[in-house]
Amino acid sequence: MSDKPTRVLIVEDEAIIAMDLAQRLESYGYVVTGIAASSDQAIELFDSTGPDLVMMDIVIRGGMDGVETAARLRERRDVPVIYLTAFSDDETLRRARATAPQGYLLKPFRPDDIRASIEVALVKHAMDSRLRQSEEWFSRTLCSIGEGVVATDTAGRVRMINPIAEGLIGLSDAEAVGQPIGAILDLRHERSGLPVPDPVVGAMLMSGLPAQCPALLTTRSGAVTPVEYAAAPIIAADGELMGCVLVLRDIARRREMERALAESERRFHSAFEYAAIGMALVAADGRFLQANDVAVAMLGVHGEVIAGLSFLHLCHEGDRPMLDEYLARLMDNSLPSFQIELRLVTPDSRVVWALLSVSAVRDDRGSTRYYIVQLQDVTARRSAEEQLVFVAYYDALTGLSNRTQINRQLEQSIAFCRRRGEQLAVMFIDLDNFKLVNDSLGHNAGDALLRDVARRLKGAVRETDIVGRLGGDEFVVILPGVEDDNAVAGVCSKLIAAMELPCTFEEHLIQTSCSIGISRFPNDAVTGDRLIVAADDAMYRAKELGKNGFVFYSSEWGRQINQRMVLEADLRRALAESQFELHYQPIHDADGGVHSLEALLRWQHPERGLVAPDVFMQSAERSGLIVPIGAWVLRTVCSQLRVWHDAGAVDVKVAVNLSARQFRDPDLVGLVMGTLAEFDLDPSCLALELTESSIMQQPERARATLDELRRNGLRIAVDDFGTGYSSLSYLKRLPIHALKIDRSFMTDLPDNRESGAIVSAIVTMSRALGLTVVGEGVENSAQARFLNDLGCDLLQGFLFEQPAPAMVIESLLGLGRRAGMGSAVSVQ
Ligand SMILES: Nc1nc2c(ncn2[C@@H]2O[C@H](COP(=O)(O)O[C@H]3[C@@H](O)[C@H](n4cnc5c(=O)[nH]c(N)nc54)O[C@@H]3COP(=O)(O)O)[C@@H](O)[C@H]2O)c(=O)[nH]1
Repeated sequence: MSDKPTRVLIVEDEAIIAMDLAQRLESYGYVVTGIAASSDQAIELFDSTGPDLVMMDIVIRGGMDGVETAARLRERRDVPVIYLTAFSDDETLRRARATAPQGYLLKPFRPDDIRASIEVALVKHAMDSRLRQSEEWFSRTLCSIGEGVVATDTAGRVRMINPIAEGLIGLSDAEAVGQPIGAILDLRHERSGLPVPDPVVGAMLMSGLPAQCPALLTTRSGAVTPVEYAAAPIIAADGELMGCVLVLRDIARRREMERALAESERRFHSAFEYAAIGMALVAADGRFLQANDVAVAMLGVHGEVIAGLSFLHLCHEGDRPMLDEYLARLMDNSLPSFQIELRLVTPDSRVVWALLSVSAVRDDRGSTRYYIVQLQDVTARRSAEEQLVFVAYYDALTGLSNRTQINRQLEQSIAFCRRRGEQLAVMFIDLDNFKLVNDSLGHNAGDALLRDVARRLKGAVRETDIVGRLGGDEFVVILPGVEDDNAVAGVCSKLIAAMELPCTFEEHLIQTSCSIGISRFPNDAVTGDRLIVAADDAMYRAKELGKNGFVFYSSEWGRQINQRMVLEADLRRALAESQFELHYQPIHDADGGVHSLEALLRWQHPERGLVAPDVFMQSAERSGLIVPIGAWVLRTVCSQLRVWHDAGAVDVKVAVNLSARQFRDPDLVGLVMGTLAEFDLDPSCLALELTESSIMQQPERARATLDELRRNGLRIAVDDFGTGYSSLSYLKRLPIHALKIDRSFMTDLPDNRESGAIVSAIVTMSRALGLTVVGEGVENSAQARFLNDLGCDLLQGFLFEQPAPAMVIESLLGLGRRAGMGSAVSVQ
């Protein structure tokens, strides 16, 4: 309470009463701010003097009575009003009561009543004010709550309802207040749709804390909102039940989020379960939590079993460090996810190559809760890649390193030995009788032998030694870090012994042997290709020395290797710079007439002069240059034939030599027929000479090629006959026309009885087989007579002519005269 005196405005139209009242008030210590006799004056003085209390006569002058004037004043400012009245009708009193005055003072005033009325009015006004403020605060609080609140009395009638509840229920406060709660609230169970029991009744009986119950609330407009409701009794300080408060929470948004979450989980579940790739949830410690069917099938386990497995334990031990490192980086957040390829070993011991994508699902603190693992079986692709690598670097027949891989491994071994100051040996191994096996027992037998040889070679050397196949029947063994030649010789002896054991193929026992050439790093060469060339050279020496043995490369041969390489380079240049030329040697019939010519290759070397084929043919053959050189020979012969034919010598026939390499060329028939066609020549004017060994290298294929050539009208002669291992009975099955007896048999004819007997047998059997037989290398008339007497069809040799250029042969044989000027020689 303030110490200041209370300021009172008196509104009284009877001046004496007003003055008396003022006097009394001041005697009690109050301050009278003014005396108004009319309503207007009351308002004016109220505004100008600001009293704390108004004593208002009900009947006053002016447009308004005291009740109405008091109402106006309280609209301007809330002050306590005490009505002054001598009497009043019921209606006036009712109106006065409606303005909630703080007191009535009946005229005539009793002095004690005046003071008591004023003090009571002031206290009551202060209490009313506080109550109003408290109600205002309470109401504001309820309005500020984000949930709907409905309060009822003990009979369940609505006493108040906050705006949120108004919105939820669809009724204003005015509409709701006073109604039974059951009439305005339609709450139903979410699932069943049945009405929930009256929450207010429940709350009245409740003793514990109210529970949040979900329900569906239907508003007046029919809209349905999911809510959570809780009801609690309102209990007064004295423990008396005052009513109930019902709280309604709108959970539509939460339900929407729950629905979205459920949908997202459903989608994840679908994507997880029906994904075309393996999916698994793996705990942070590596245990499988869940896996889809694809993952289960990929790992070859049953769905229930997988839960007991550790993903980490399935990882191949060789790939485990990589996986651990990636997982650690995922854990420490330095990687958001990772993708790697690794091997998994399934419980049934299969190795599966998997493309693995892993991402971590973390909790609120950032710790890994589990991993989402995607697994794709890439075993097929990996094995295809491995297959490609295998094809590129390994020999399909034996599984050994191929030439490319040997070269790589050899270079690596050389680098290794160079660093360690060690020696290395390269062994070039060639089987001694492989062609015979292939030709007599077929390719399957040959393949079986090669596989067996590969196995034996591997078995005879150390794990660290390298075994490879260069092609055909050529193998290489590399011995890194070998001590000395004795050690190498020991290994060679082991290899040779290993080869001596027979190999079984079907019902056949195949006996084989090998020749080995050895080169050493760093003594013989320091690069891989030089070491192989040197070992190859040494292997040739081993063959020359009788096969089934080994020979160390000698640095003395280095010069020869160099010469060979220089020769190959020179041959290439010779071809490019047209240094080759052809000489022709006639072949005569029994009457001495020229039957045909043999074309013989010569090399007009810029420094060395005319070089015979024996000097370069082996190099040309070995380097493959013989193929383009042979094509040049064929073309030159055909071109020359065209010239002679055009000059009138239309019967001239020429024989061309074919090397083994040319004969193996799959384009041979096409090349021959194309060249003949290019020069418009009949195939009958060309004969092809082949050695026995060329044919016997691949007899079946040779037969097919010869058949085709013969069908096309070409004549075929077997050259150097008698030096190879073919039998006449075998040759009988080949589509050939002629045999040329090797000139080595001519040397000591007719005196040497053995040679004579051989030549005689060849001539006799050839005639019996219907083959033309040619004696070559005839140097004297005794030899010619001997052959003629035996019935040899054709003769060739220095006795008649040396090979000579086309121009010389033309004039020698009078080809020009025959063509244009008459002929002295018959060329058929
Ligand atoms: N693939 C090809 N091989 C060819 C070609 N040209 C020749 N050759 C082969 O080279 C070898 C050597 O041939 P060449 O030095 O020309 O010797 C031939 C004759 O000069 C020689 N000959 C002929 N008569 C006699 C004689 O009375 N005595 C004697 N000592 N030598 C003589 O014989 C060779 C012809 O032999 P052949 O071919 O077996 O009929 C040789 O093997 C040629 O085949 C070619 O273009 N391509």
